[in-house]
Amino acid sequence: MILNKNNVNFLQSYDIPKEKQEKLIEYTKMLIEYKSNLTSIKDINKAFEYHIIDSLTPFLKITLNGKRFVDVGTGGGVPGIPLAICYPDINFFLVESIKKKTNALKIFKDVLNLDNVFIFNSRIEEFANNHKDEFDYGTCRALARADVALEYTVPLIKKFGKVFLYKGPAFKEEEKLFADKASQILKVIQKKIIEYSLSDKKRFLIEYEKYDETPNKYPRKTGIPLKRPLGGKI
Ligand SMILES: C[S@@+](CC[C@H](N)C(=O)[O-])C[C@H]1O[C@@H](n2cnc3c(N)ncnc32)[C@H](O)[C@@H]1O
Repeated sequence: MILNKNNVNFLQSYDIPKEKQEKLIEYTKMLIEYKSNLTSIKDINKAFEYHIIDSLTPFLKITLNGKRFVDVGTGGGVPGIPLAICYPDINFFLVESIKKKTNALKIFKDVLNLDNVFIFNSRIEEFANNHKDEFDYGTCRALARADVALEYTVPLIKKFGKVFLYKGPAFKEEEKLFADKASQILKVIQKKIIEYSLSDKKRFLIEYEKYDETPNKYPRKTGIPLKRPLGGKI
């Protein structure tokens, strides 16, 4: 086993079956070794902790009954691929604007034999024009400030569906300043904050529920959510 004790403890304490463990490790290796840079972390144990454990830990505390899950700005497939490995009955839709990253994702999907992964090379704002209200769940990790992340994700989600944002400790401040305003406009309500820890940092998964239809004008045209964020400029 190439993983250190902490990482092995994680796999064992959550009772992740052997075949899934092997896929998670294989994916981490491919992610750090891919010919073009998909992650700045090149150490397998650090990458496993930062990408795999961070993706999975909060979800091991949540029950998912829906069937369609979208990961926006997935990059090299985080958190979409680790989640797809652990939840084979849910279909994961991975959206990423950079072609060389979606090319890598296609290879990872084939090598790991993930029939429940679907890859889209597109800007989120454009993808949303054709896929409004289609998903039970949406997520976003390391992509943008919470108000921008919500504008990208909420229009894709069905009424009563959920959006999960991965955030660090700065979220409390971000929430007061920007996210509260965006959630009112986009008609989502914060339901839960799951707090967890990696070895050197505190992490949070913020769960929102969509309580009403998203107003038609969202998401706005490509680039506008970032240029004129709903929560206002800094
Ligand atoms: C910092 S990376 C994070 C990747 C991954 N979610 C993770 O946690 O490692 C953000 C990714 O979002 C993509 N991205 C940014 N804006 C986007 C947009 N409007 N539409 C689609 N992808 C976008 C970038 O190309 C990049 O790969």
